[in-house]
Amino acid sequence: MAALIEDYALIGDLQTAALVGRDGSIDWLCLPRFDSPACFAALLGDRDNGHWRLAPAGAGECTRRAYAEDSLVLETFWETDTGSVKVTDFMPQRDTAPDVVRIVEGLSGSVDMLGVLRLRFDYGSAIPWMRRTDGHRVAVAGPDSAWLRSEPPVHTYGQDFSTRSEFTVSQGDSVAFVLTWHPSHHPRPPLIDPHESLRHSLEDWRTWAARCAYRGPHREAVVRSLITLKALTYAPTGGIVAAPTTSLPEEIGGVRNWDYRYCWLRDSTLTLGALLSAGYDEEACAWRDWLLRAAAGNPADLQIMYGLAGERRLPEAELPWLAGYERSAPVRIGNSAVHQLQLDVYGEVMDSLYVARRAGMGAEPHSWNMQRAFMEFIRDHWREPDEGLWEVRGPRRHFVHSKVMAWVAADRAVRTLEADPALGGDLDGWRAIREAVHREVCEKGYDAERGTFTQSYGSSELDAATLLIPQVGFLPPDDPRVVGTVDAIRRDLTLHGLVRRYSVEGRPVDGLPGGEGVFLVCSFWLADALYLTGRAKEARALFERLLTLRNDVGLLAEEYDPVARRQLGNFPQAFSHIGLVGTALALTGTDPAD
Ligand SMILES: OC[C@H]1O[C@H](O[C@H]2O[C@H](CO)[C@@H](O)[C@H](O)[C@H]2O)[C@H](O)[C@@H](O)[C@@H]1O
Repeated sequence: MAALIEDYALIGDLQTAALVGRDGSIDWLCLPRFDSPACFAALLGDRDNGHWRLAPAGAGECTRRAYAEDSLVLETFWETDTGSVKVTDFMPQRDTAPDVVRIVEGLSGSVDMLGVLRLRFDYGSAIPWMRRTDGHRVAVAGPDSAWLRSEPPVHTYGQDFSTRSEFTVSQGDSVAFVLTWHPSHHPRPPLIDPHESLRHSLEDWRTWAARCAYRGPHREAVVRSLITLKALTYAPTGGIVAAPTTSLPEEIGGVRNWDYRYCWLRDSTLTLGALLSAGYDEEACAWRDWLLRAAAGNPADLQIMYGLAGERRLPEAELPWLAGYERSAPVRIGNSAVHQLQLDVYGEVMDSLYVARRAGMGAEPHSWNMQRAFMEFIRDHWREPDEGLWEVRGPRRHFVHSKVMAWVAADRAVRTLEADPALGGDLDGWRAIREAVHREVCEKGYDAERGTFTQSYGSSELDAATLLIPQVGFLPPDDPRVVGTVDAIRRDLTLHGLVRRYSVEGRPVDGLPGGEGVFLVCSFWLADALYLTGRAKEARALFERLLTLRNDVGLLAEEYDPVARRQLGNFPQAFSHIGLVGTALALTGTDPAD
């Protein structure tokens, strides 16, 4: 069985990522890209679905672990009866082929080590043929091959369809393993020097983290979140995935299991906002260029998500041979939400391009043309019901958050044009849309009796996304309708003080059976809303509490179960880390009156 979700740490090379457990086992790795089939899928099944464990023989969990400084290089330490040892895991930024490097170092005494490599290509289903060549153990199945070598060479042998190695390290000894993926029809991949790669990786991350402009009291947490967000970017194209995993459940044993290894316009624009606010402009440019390529064509064909290179077809399928994380089935790949109408994405994209423009990001002539086309789409479609930001699989509704974000799209278009009339556009038309949306939301989306905005027109349900109303500027924070909404959500949509995105009691809006945990980004939004509405002390207390939910290496999944006290959902999730960065930045301001 896989470990607790929060027992995993992330390593990656900006093209894919792996999850390493506290027991030294890599239980998830897709090669060569985030969205490729996994060659280690024990996370969603069992050890026979592929993993790579490297740890002292007979040991359980490590004694401690941490990232080396501000990097994505993981150091795992074991103290044993005979000595202590450190394993350094990382994936160097690649030249041609992806590598996983694991360096074992003896720190004291001497320690017997055991390595068990079980490669299972195609999401844990294909047992490869193994052979020895050129000092490597080579695994081949279909299009995939993986090459294992060590420096100095360590004897390996096959057992139970796995490659095992037993060796002893004494103080001062070092053994480096390199596992390299390569298309199976290619000759041997180029060799890397594991120690030099380690030096480069540490230096690259150190340099990148030093650029962080945040200087507040939560620098360690903010930098870790930014590194995590950066690790979710697919460097060759600038696309950003929502998470590196699929089907980690939103309820243990439940069916809310989705594939997040794609680029959502919503998640990636918010990621971009977090990176930009911390001074990372290059990533913003790369993402803007990715967007221009992905969205090229008819704006009516804009999708809410794309593949890493802008691919449009992401067909959803189930993998019945994987039992699912703690038997949470089905395991899904692809995502049918790709076909949904989610009006909010227009607002999020328009807002991020507005912010980027104001931050001085170089103008791109196609960008404004695309934004004008988006506004034509909003003009023609804002009155339609949609699936909303929560991507409900039930019937379409007039979601309040979607309409508010349609208002944001119009507002940012108006402001951009007011600041730079030479760009050209239908200023009066956009102003009229902005006014009409505002009027309709305040009329139909607000329950005057309860004093709160609702989830959708005419509904009595609440929605945590309405916490964003003051943040996006739809209404001022001191408006009684905003304060009423924050209070209603606090009262009726929290569990142990943390926020659900919507109610899953009775017949939930998402049309799915079962429940889910609290949605972590929504709790950060509550902290932001409390701060904006003059309750800074409570905002800070909530933020401090949220920081304690991070795992030992600073990572957050999408959701949390406050009763079982464990993380839930895909991991690590961009949304949650975006929330952390946003709230940390918001709280560095001077407190409004308490
Ligand atoms: O709850 C049903 C939906 O859940 C997923 O969507 C969630 O994750 C997305 C990526 O982070 C996020 O953009 C969205 O707001 C979340 O609700 C899933 O991807 C959907 O297919 C599913 O319908």
